[in-house]
Amino acid sequence: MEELKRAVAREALKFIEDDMVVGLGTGSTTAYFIEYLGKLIMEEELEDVYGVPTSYQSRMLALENGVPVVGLDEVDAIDIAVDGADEVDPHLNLIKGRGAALTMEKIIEYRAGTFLVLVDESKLVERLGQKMPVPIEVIPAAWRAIAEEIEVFNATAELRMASKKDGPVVTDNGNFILDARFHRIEDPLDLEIELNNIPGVVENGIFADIADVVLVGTREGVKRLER
Ligand SMILES: O=C[C@H](O)[C@H](O)[C@H](O)COP(=O)(O)O
Repeated sequence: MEELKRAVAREALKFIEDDMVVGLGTGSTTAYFIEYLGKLIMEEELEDVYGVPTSYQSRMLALENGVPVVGLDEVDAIDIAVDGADEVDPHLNLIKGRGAALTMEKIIEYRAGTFLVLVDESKLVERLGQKMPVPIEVIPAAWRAIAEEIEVFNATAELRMASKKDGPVVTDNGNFILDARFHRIEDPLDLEIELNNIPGVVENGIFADIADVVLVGTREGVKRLER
């Protein structure tokens, strides 16, 4: 599995050119991409490339690996964003947020000229929600009320608990995460919009209609899916 992740991360480098502003996603697959990107920058094979991190994780990795970082408020545009995903359906709709970085990821990926997604073949599903819950970032004071409201959607929501801290996971933005399991997600775009209409919801992990290209690491090589 790690080799498949490395292979898609290497393939993603072909999309990066001099003078690009690159959105840097979060997670184990993007970590390889940031490492390889840093290598090309350090070896001067790429010039004037800047990364816009989507999390503390991607910021730290970029700094460690020699990728110059800038904030979203310092750039006029983002040429390309590169990120992993937890599920990809046949229309290239995504579930993201296993790493709790969904809000900043969506802010940056929505604005990128091209949004390139890197996954291994285990992430491909027929229907979103088949394997993974939908993460929902919420204002802490509202978590219980929102968890109850989610039941209207024929779903159950669980507060995500931390493993190296007592109590809940706290996101980079200081919020909580609810993991919502839906009986069946018929229309991802519809659900994405409806969830964000609930007061107290900051953002949710359905990324409908924004991925442009998905690189899939398979045992037979890297496959390219396009919308
Ligand atoms: O918040 C985390 C992100 O959405 C990740 O991009 C996603 O969970 C995929 O991560 P990985 O490449 O580690 O499977």
